[in-house]
Amino acid sequence: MVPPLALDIDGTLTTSTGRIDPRVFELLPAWDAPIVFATGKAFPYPVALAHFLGRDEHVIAENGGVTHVAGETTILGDPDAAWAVVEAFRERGGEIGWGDGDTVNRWRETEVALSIDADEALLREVAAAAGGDVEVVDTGYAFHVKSPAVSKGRGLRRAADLLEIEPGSFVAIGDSENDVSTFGVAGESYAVANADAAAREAADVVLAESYMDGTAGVLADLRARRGDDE
Ligand SMILES: O=C(O)COP(=O)(O)O
Ligand SMILES: [Mg+2]
Repeated sequence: MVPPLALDIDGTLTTSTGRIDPRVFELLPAWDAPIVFATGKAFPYPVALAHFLGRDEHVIAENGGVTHVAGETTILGDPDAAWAVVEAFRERGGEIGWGDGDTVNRWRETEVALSIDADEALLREVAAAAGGDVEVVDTGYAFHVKSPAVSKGRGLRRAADLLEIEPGSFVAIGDSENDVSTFGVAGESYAVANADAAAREAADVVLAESYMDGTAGVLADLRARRGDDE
């Protein structure tokens, strides 16, 4: 038997240009254990991915703010605190940075995401003034203003509970600081070669290959290890 997986999306299942790597559509539909997609993206993105892979919709979205597992949706976090910080940031001249018709935040329920080109120093200054109600997480793809009490790792514990699987039986793969908490819950964790310093530090193994090359290599090793290779 192969193990259950907790998979980050951006930087882990994508190419270096942010597209879903086509190998996702070969390798994941047939994976013979639960897969939880754990992402900083808003709820519809991992749901759509799971749906079009023909997988059960087991997802952790918004860095743990939203989980949807075994048909149960849980919403955590405080969007008002996040939006208060972002409004203060805008009053001081900061820009969210997604342009008109922002689809990044349109369906976001518990946190706010800003473009990686946003003024980071100003954002951190304004967030610090909120006195611990929010934190800023840099995924390499966006800055997320979120509740510190919410994390992908907490979401994975909840997912494991609902799926009646030991959290430690999950294998996690990720690329950035929002995956550190996942790595702490899963029994085995891998950072792809493009991962940031926090993810590299937290992972059991830092892979030599980047993006989906790294992820596909882990999946092949897991299959071989469990004797499911033939
Ligand atoms: O939404 C982001 O900023 C990054 O998404 P990810 O957690 O799937 O890498
Ligand atoms: Mg990522």
